[in-house]
Amino acid sequence: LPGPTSTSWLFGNLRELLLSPVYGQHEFHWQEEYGTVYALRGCFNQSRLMVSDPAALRFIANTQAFTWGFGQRKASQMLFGDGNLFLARGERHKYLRAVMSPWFSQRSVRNMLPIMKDTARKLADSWESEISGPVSPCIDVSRGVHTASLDILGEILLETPINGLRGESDLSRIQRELTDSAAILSPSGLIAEALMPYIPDWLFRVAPKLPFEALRQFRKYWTVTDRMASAVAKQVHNLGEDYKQSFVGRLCKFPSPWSYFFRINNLVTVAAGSMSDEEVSVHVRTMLITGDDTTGNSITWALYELARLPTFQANVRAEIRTAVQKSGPEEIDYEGLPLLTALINEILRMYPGLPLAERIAVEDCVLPLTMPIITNAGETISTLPIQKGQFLYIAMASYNRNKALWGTDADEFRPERWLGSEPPCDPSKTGGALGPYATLASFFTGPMVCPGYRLAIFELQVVLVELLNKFSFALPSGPAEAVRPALAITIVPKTSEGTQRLPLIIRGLDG
Ligand code: HEM
Repeated sequence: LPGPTSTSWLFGNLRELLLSPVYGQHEFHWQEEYGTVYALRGCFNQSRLMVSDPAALRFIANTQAFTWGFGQRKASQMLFGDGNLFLARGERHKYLRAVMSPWFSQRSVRNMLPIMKDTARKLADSWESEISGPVSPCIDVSRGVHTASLDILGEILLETPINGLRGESDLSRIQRELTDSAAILSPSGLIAEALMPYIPDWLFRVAPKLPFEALRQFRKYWTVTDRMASAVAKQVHNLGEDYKQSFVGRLCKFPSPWSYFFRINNLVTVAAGSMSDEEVSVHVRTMLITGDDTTGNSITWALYELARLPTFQANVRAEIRTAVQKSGPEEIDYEGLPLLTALINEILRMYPGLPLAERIAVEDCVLPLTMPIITNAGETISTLPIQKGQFLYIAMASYNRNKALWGTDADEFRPERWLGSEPPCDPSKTGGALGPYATLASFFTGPMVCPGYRLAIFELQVVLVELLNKFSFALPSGPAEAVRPALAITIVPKTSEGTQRLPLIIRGLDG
């Protein structure tokens, strides 16, 4: 297959792919030059593929022929624990999803409105007091947005106020420290990731419990989340039928997935015991970490783009204010705000919460292709044989910028593309819709599709309505405060000195 020349035996193309100052500065050009499946080199000259072809992505999502890459698997083991959703496969995965999915339904997500609104108002209050002093109204919005996002997620999962915005939360502080350090990508990290397959799984399983200073953050995080999750688990037995509305309640009252797994496979018949406190903590940690940074960064980038496009910002605010006048601030129809929806869709397209995911083929298979590729030998192929052990990247950010699908202006942030009567990416070009929302790859697709996508979109809607109604946002003029999108598992704003921040000038509005 064609692909970029490797610049080093040690790092292959990974420094350009993963460590470039501006995320995608090589990747998006490579897609244009080499197509939607091309070859890359990893560390030690390992063969890797980049895949953004719609039919290939659907195939990867819907077969058992692929599993998570070693790096992602072992990181999820350390962060969340044994038996987490990302490590589950087959029937066990299906069972866990079935237990959790009603909690992620449209109806259940709507019930989260009071917590989302209340937290967004607390964030607005904290910004109001920050900008009311004599000092500059330029503040790092990314920090406050992330704290608010974790306050929301923590409270809806654990039914306990987290109070990170008041600076009173161990969870908030420790999760920030942990995710910030886990997200640092460096040349030595690339080599460590390449060596992962040779480190036994059991070591990752026991690592958080080992008395090493470097693992202190993991231990602290596990201690805090274990304590919080088991406190909630003890109360759910008093909930009666209301346990179905509670995330922890659902986990506690349904039989453990292990017992289900054995029963359906007729291997052993075991009594259907409910999940242990330890299992509940694993699932709580999974949701807290996967849901926080992804959604928090989407809100942060929305504020950045609004600040960059002042006329669009004024139009979205006018749309919100008209809706508030019509129905009152407590009864807003969030689906009836086309400009806000266009903004959110364009954010999810240009700044997907997980731009790249890793997979390894666990058996030989053949990838179907929507867009044929020309091999180095000049042959046009519309299927691609894959060998067991092949490493590949699911290139979601590349898919969202494919000019053949989204138009020649796909690299431009242009919310207006969502306002026409036709969708900007015609599903007939991709062989059917990819993903659960707006033909975007951002939440992936198939059985491992993001379960939190409705929650994330609703949180974006509620928080942005509250903030836009209260403040205007502008970019500061100094070059030190200009930001660029950088990869840190998700896509984060970084300033010229490399810190993760989004400084914006915020001004309070009347009424
Ligand atoms: C804008 C926000 C979000 C984006 C862009 C996003 C994106 C994704 C993507 C691309 C995947 C697939 C990963 C893979 O298979 O390699 C995924 C999976 C997942 N997401 Fe999200 N996510 C978001 C918000 C959330 C929220 C709010 C939650 C939970 C509260 C959540 C929980 C999960 C979980 C548990 C999985 C694993 C699903 C499984 O393996 O069955 N996500 N997400």
